[in-house]
Amino acid sequence: MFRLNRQNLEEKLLGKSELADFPAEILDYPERVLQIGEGNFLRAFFNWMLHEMNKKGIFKGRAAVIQPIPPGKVSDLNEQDDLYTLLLRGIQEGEEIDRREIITSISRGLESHQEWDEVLSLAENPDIDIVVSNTTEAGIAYNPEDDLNDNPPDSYPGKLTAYLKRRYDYFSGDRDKGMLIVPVELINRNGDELKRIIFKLANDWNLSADFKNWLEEANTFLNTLVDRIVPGYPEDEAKEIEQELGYRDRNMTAGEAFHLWIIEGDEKHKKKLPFHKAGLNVKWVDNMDPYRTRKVRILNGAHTSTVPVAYLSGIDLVREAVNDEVVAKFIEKSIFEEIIPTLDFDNEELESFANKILERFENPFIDHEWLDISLNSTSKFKTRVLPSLLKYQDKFNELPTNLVFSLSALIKFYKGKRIEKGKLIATRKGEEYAIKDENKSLEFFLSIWSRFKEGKISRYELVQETLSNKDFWEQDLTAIPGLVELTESYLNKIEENGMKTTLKSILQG
Ligand SMILES: NC(=O)c1ccc[n+]([C@@H]2O[C@H](COP(=O)([O-])OP(=O)(O)OC[C@H]3O[C@@H](n4cnc5c(N)ncnc54)[C@H](O)[C@@H]3O)[C@@H](O)[C@H]2O)c1
Ligand SMILES: O=P(O)(O)OC[C@@H](O)[C@@H](O)[C@H](O)[C@H](O)CO
Repeated sequence: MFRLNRQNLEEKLLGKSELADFPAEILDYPERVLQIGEGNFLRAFFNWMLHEMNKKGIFKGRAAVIQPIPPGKVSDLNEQDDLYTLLLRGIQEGEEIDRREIITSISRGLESHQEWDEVLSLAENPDIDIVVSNTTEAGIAYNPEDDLNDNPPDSYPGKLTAYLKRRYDYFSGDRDKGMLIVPVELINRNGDELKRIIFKLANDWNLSADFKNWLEEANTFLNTLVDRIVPGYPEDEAKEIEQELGYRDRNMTAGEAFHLWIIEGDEKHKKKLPFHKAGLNVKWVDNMDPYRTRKVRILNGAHTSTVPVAYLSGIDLVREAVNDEVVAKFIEKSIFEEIIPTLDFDNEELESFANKILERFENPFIDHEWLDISLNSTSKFKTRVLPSLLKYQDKFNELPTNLVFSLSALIKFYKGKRIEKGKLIATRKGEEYAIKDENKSLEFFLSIWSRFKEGKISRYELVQETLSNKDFWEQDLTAIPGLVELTESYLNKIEENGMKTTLKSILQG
């Protein structure tokens, strides 16, 4: 079986297969986008959108993709001339969708640590005037150690500041040579935050007032929100899929058919990125905040609050959880009775939005692993679940039992016994699983559970220490009336009777 690459595509697939039903010229469109991040999500979302536009002769441009940190996927991508197969699967309006296509919108991949000069030289290309990034929530962060002359600066904002400085120098501060900067990282008002850090670095690095004016006047940072579930490489089915495709593809990526991109921008920006002309579900809005709150609290909130509950109930996949009577009830009660009542939105709209999310969770074609979603669960709990818990308590003067149960389950999920290769190792029914989170979170849980096992602290103190950890929650949660007691009582039951049995009894009230 041959490997997917440009030669094989042109000789064996182009125009002969539904996988490559597009004109040859799109393989040579010029570079128009600097893309920071080579991850699964961007390849299943933005690169697919570029490909869709190019097929229709709309955008006529490709993305040069930069891998921000090692290790990464750029070398695998380059081995296939940056071609890969995208599998989009799901049920939409009752119809089964199972689309497979070779995506052609990446021109090349560059590894920023080995090819920094080459990355910077892209700033001299007048055709490249758009930046799109996804560096995870950890990527848009200020690093005071960064320096303009680092090879490369460590952080993503550091890299982009150096890039913009090169562009400013090369075009002598020409106000027409600014960039449209479109981050998709799932942090609140991602564009504003990226811009704030870039200005901070420009100050740290003593860059000129004229450069800062150019940054402000010639460049635009947009705030955006993305939505598509992308589990990535379909590990368990890869062999079978390759047989069906007829070629090998190490970079194939699976995602759901549903997609939505909310961008805070105006007509000028919409014209520059005319997704709508290709029929893509991109909404240009004046204010993205309500859309973000709704998505993060309901979809991501349901994911994050269910991770420890479902996983420790012996369930590995999202769709298995929504098909399990008990866990499904937990998800529904959390969403409809505890999250939605805290949101200031039209109730009917919220319920219809939530029902669609439950349908997406049920997607029979997507293997979305709870363990993958569990990555960085402590910070995700703070941003995605805790606001609903606190708002509920504030509004109704009582605690939301399902969300509190999920907090107890989270503490149980982190009951690890050792840290190995940066992961906390815990056990589920005698089998080990690895918890991935920031080191400080892993160390914290290892320490409290070790002290508990040694009899140095009680379970009550363990919960108290967790809830008062301001590093996790940015506040002392022991101040919430009754929270320590309820969390501890659920944790006791989980430890005594197991997750599923406890969940059943809690749901029965
Ligand atoms: N996969 C999904 O379903 C999905 C859906 C919507 C949003 N997202 C968001 O996209 C992010 C990435 O998901 P993915 O599936 O593409 O993951 P991935 O592991 O395939 O890619 C992660 C990318 O982020 C970069 N990165 C990681 N840490 C970084 C850091 N500290 N600084 C700079 N770059 C860094 C990596 O180099 C890589 O390019 C997630 O964190 C999530 O917030 C994912
Ligand atoms: O990707 P993460 O790790 O930020 O969060 C896990 C999931 O909640 C997330 O990927 C959702 O599936 C996604 O946000 C849907 O758009």
